[in-house]
Amino acid sequence: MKREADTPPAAQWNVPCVLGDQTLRADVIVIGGGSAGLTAAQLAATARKRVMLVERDRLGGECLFTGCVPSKTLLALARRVHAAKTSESLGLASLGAPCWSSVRAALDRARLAFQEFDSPRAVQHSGVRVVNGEVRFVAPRTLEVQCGGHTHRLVGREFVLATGSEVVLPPVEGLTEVPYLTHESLFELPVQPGHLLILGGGAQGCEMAQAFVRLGSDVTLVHSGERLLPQSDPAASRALLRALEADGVRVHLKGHVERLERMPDGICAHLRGGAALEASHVLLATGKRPRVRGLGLEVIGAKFDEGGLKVNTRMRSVSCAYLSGAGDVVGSPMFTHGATGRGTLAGLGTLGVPGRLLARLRARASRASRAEDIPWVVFTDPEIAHWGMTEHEAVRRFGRRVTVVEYDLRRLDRAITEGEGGFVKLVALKGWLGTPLGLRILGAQAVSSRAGELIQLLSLPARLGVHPLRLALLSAPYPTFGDAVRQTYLGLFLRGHAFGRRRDGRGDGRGEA
Ligand SMILES: Cc1cc2nc3c(=O)[nH]c(=O)nc-3n(C[C@H](O)[C@H](O)[C@H](O)COP(=O)(O)OP(=O)(O)OC[C@H]3O[C@@H](n4cnc5c(N)ncnc54)[C@H](O)[C@@H]3O)c2cc1C
Ligand SMILES: NC(=O)c1ccc[n+]([C@@H]2O[C@H](COP(=O)([O-])OP(=O)(O)OC[C@H]3O[C@@H](n4cnc5c(N)ncnc54)[C@H](O)[C@@H]3O)[C@@H](O)[C@H]2O)c1
Repeated sequence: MKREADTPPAAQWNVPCVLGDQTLRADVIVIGGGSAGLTAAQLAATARKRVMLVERDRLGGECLFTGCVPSKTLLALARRVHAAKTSESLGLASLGAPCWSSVRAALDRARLAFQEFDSPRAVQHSGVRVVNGEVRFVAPRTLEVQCGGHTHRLVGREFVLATGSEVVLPPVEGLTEVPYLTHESLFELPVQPGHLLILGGGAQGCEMAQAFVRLGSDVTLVHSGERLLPQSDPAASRALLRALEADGVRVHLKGHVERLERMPDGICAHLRGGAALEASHVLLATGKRPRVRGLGLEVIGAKFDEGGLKVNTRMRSVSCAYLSGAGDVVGSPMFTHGATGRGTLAGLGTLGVPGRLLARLRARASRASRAEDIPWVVFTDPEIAHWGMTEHEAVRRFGRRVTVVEYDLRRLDRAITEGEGGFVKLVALKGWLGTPLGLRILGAQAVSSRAGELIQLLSLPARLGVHPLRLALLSAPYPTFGDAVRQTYLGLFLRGHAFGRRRDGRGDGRGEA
């Protein structure tokens, strides 16, 4: 029987469109109410400016409705199911599969928890006027919005473009004739897929493969590359492949779906080489591109291309003085923390002529928003976390000056008590003549159930400009996973059984761990 708690109350994520006939004016107009736009608008409103936020759909954007929140909730549920199913050694036996309507209700409940922060009521409370509608530039400093069947004009002094990104459809014959899924429809499915075929082995494809296989679907993952997560360390890709296969995902690397065909109960994918795969559903996880088209950017002279709106390090458009960009619309890397970081920069930019404090804040925020300084995590089990350069990239750039420390988590007391493995890896520039002088961290990778928490610690010395020795000497609570960070940092300076294993960097792209 369905419990009452399974049906969360409906939430209000946008305002009704009642604009009247007049032209609306504001000091700052933010286009798009996702992570980037919300951050920029609320920051701009702290300077008592008239700030307007225009959202065509729901406040909260991709992260809340079709991205991080539902996907991480689904993974958390899948982890619990997996834990139950693999607890036989404790004398526990779990049979059957979870009920999909309860899974869906859990996703809705998770989104609802954000109402306190992202609902129009909460946002308007912070001094931002929320307008519902789809806008485009029609003249300098002028937007047109379609709202309730009418066209209105919005005039502003400054604008922040935060329209996010859109799915790239792969060139597969027959794609438009089959009912394919994207992240926009996946979490709304009325029934659980019997057999989910996923195209793409990036973050989305890998996370969803594990979530669905653990929830009881058959899952096949076809990835065009040689290894999953091509941006990560090769050893991390290998660990993830092992984990997905152990869960039962059928992974095809270097796989190419040439044609999709509609079948009576699903679809059939024809692979290059002649093989055919039948599945009930197909999910496109083949990448996204900045949403820059149809916005009238040409009208205001704002430069853009497939890579996004062209901005400088402060997120100002390089060619339109009153426009800034924030979030996925300015290009890779596309992450929520990147979007809020860039939204912060764009918001700071609207606060007026910078005094010393503001200038310093902007400089810090600008540095933290550099693409190469943004860490990322793939929330599979184990988690795959990354910051900075891989060993291969570092050796290509710095040659023999690169040193690497690897720490096998099977040595870590806490990992032993938890029955877990994985590794932590630091990529660094050697100090002068074997001394700590000049030693610099270039990158870090972690594979562990806690890798997402570890990467922040691993990357801190470099990102805060603190010498690595300081972290190596900082005690960590016992027994914690965080202690692996201290041990790995110690391995930069000491050789010994207890520390990470140090070696010269290798440029063959194999990675060790
Ligand atoms: C399945 C999935 C899982 C993810 N998981 C993670 C994760 O775990 N961690 C992480 O860091 N990142 C994750 N991401 C990426 C993350 O969701 C995005 O990087 C982030 O949400 C981008 O925020 P944004 O504000 O730039 O864009 P969006 O959130 O997309 O916001 C843009 C908004 O602009 C609106 N809009 C567009 N055009 C117009 C217009 N003309 N007029 C008015 N409004 C308009 C849209 O409706 C939308 O609400 C995930 C992505 C996916 C697909
Ligand atoms: N944990 C996270 O932070 C997280 C999770 C999910 C998504 N995201 C973000 O959302 C965005 C979209 O994620 P994504 O995984 O779809 O994109 P992605 O670009 O990260 O990965 C897509 C992968 O699909 C492969 N591919 C492309 N065409 C293919 C085809 N026809 N057949 C098979 N494989 C093909 C590509 O080689 C690529 O590696 C990214 O910006 C990502 O960073 C982040």
